[in-house]
Amino acid sequence: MNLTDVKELDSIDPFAQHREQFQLPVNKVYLDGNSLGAMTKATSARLQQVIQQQWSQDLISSWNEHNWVNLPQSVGEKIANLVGAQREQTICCDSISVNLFKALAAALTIAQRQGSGRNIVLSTKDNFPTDLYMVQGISQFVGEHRCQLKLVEENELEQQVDDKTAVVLATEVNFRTGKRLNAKQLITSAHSQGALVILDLAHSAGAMPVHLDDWEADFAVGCTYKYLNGGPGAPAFIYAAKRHHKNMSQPLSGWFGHARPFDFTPDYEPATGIQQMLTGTPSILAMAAVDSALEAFENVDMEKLREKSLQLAEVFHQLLEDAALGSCLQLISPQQREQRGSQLSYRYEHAYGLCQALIQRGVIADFRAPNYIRFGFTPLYNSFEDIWQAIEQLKQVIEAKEHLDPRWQSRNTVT
Ligand SMILES: Cc1ncc(COP(=O)(O)O)c(C=O)c1O
Ligand SMILES: Nc1c(O)cccc1C(=O)C[C@H](N)C(=O)O
Repeated sequence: MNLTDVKELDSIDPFAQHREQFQLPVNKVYLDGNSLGAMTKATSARLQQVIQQQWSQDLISSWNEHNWVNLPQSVGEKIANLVGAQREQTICCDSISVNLFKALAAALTIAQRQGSGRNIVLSTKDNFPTDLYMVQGISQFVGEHRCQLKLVEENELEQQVDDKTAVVLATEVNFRTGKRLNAKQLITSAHSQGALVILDLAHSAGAMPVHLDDWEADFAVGCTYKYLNGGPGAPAFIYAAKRHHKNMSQPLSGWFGHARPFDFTPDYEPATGIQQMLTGTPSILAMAAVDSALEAFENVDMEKLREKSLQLAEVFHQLLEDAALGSCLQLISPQQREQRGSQLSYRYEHAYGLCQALIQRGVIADFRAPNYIRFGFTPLYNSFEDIWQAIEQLKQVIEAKEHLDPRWQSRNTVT
């Protein structure tokens, strides 16, 4: 495969025009949208408008006039379209961690009300740590007789569900390896054993089709700062299947989740639907940024977007093999395309140095301990030529041994 072939792929890319909607960093190849998505031009303009007009001039009246008060719902519905959820089940708020607390509490309450005596939250050792930390926090708070974390290997998750399992907590795409689990199969199997399922869609939403309703997921959470491009620390989302709305409750019972928040009554009465998952005042600037970033998904066919994401990864790996680098960088993402998320991860002794040297050359990937380098592909704005450029720089780094520079011998960055 040569540069002409790669350019040919760009010329027939159905999403080539979408790249124009993003304000991408100058002279950089950005392959880190799996950590922080790029900014859309519309977001920059929208934030200016919210700051200069709505906040500066309209101030308090904006809660009604500009519908600030309903942004969690309206943004939630836009996200719902991307994760296969019918209306009134998805809401935008807080962080994944906080939403996990609410989803876990709601699911455990449902299990408890069924009187099944189930107390196990089953998850995987390699899950993103915050997911596990949140279970540990709840467990300490309510006691192990109500909530006990059990960790198993990723490939054993389905088989380990039993009559003590209250909740299966699974992340669809593993943040380290990019391995995608079969969510539908997991949910069907967990349900047949009487367990509920919470899905973490951090690395799925906006990168691939998700079918929460069809899969019969119970609860789901996800962030908007990766493939949805909502910005650093952008609010997350939470999904609760409608069939649970009557039986669920969550203890972060702030006034935004009240049935009538502006009645200011002393007793908490939860709203009837997904709104009860809200807690406090939404951050309007952050909400507005997500709202406008989601415009880039209008009329996007998620199946086609997924196909491009898989193609980007395939071209990347093919070029890496063509450059005879496949033996030094060992692919730890699955070989089979349908088992992958939208990233490729490689194990490499000098992964940190390689990542830093690439960053020096304008290719932005990231490092995950102990020795993985991750390349994230965002099909809305990455081109095939991006992939070509990244591999060209990678070859040059290795040839010139830049990754062995003493500066990178010890890790000195946070992310
Ligand atoms: C799978 C997964 N879950 C959760 C998080 C973090 O969640 P929060 O929004 O609470 O920072 C991340 C990344 O930061 C993640 O990759
Ligand atoms: N959420 C992040 C942050 O606040 C700072 C730096 C990185 C992140 C991330 O999203 C990391 C990411 N979840 C990962 O897959 O490793």
